[in-house]
Amino acid sequence: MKNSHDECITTSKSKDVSLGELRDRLAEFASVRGWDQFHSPRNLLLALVGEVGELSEIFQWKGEVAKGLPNWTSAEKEHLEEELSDVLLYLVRLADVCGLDLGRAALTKLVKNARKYPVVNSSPSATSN
Ligand SMILES: Nc1ccn([C@H]2C[C@H](O)[C@@H](COP(=O)(O)OP(=O)(O)OP(=O)(O)O)O2)c(=O)n1
Repeated sequence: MKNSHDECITTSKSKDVSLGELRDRLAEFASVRGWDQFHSPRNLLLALVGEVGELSEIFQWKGEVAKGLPNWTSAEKEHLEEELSDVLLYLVRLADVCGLDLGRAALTKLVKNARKYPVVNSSPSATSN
């Protein structure tokens, strides 16, 4: 039987999911199970690394994979979605228990990246002097 959260997930398919929503739902998920005690920064980091390993296994031995995964079955794509989600969820939770605003931090880092790697004009006219 679906609970109210399942219903919410079903009905909110078309809207973008925010990091804040994931953070709050993860906090509730842990709280109602009495798992806050286990969600220490170090434990969450180790869980995150474990999930990155599971994600890597999907691509292991496959050779290069075409963008859009044209030859993958729907079951393989679903498996990939699940492992990507586990990585994201542990990352969001880790940032939260560290007291950090991950979305804000990521935007700030994007700005820093843009300063570090400025756009260079690579058109032929710009390089022909
Ligand atoms: N102490 C825990 C255990 C699980 N989870 C959540 C976060 C992940 O999204 C997912 C991970 O669950 P599993 O450890 O069961 O890992 P998998 O879903 O990858 O299962 P399996 O390793 O059997 O493939 O559950 C969590 O928040 N805190």
